[in-house]
Amino acid sequence: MPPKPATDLVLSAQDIHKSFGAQEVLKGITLGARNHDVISILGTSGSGKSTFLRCLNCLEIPNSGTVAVHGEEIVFRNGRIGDQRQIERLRRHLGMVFQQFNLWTHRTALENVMEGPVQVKRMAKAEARDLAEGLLARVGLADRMHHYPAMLSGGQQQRVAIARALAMEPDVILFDEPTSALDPELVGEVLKVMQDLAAEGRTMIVVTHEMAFARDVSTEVVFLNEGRIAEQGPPDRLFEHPETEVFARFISKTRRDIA
Ligand SMILES: Nc1ncnc2c1ncn2[C@@H]1O[C@H](COP(=O)(O)OP(=O)(O)OP(=O)(O)O)[C@@H](O)[C@H]1O
Repeated sequence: MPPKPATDLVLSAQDIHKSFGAQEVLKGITLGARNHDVISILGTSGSGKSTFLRCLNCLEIPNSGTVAVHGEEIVFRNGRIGDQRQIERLRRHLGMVFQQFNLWTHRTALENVMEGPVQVKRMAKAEARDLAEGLLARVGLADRMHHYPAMLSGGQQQRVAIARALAMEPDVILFDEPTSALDPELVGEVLKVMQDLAAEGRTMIVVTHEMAFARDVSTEVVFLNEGRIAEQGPPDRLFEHPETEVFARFISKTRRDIA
């Protein structure tokens, strides 16, 4: 795939390295997202997918490399950043949806979605309520707004989490295995919401094991192997013509998912 012009990128990572103790988990990852890109990150267990995603919003601080959002660069050296305020600015542009939903358990669905706009953006409560009601309706939860997370299924909780991310109007939404914690029968409802977001032109980076989503919804697939990008490109090409043995094996193992 030809490199994307730097000026087109909303979010980019350059040569990201990350170690935990003596274990080097990311060995130089470079990736850029343009507006409307839907990038699926695939890889075997332990290949560094979640770590990379968490580096993008500084939930993990890379040992070295650069992350840039809308042209503002954060340079990491020896696992540090020069200016901590850059992290806050970076996160204003990014939404995150976690595997385990991470909702506030003592707040209703509506309150979970209102929290960010009110606390971070200082939005008036009435306005935040309107926004949250609209977003919850959009993810199919108009009748569950006043439920607490414990009263919702996993799929419903994850849809609340997606509405909560959307409420901050992020430029890019990062999804970290959003369906991995769900019972199989609940996966579809979350994937459907993500598919709708992609169709709306949202920019998304998705760590996933859902091969059908990667193949049918993504604009780009990245395959990580042992902390490096082993393959990258449009899904049709990658799935039809894998270039590396390791990706070919990975696809054949998971082929039943996309049959
Ligand atoms: N906070 C941490 N401290 C120590 N090691 C970690 C930490 N986070 C991740 N690792 C290690 O880094 C490696 C990569 O983990 P990561 O979660 O990024 O992999 P992954 O590709 O997302 O895997 P999976 O598909 O199983 O979730 C693993 O060996 C993991 O044990």
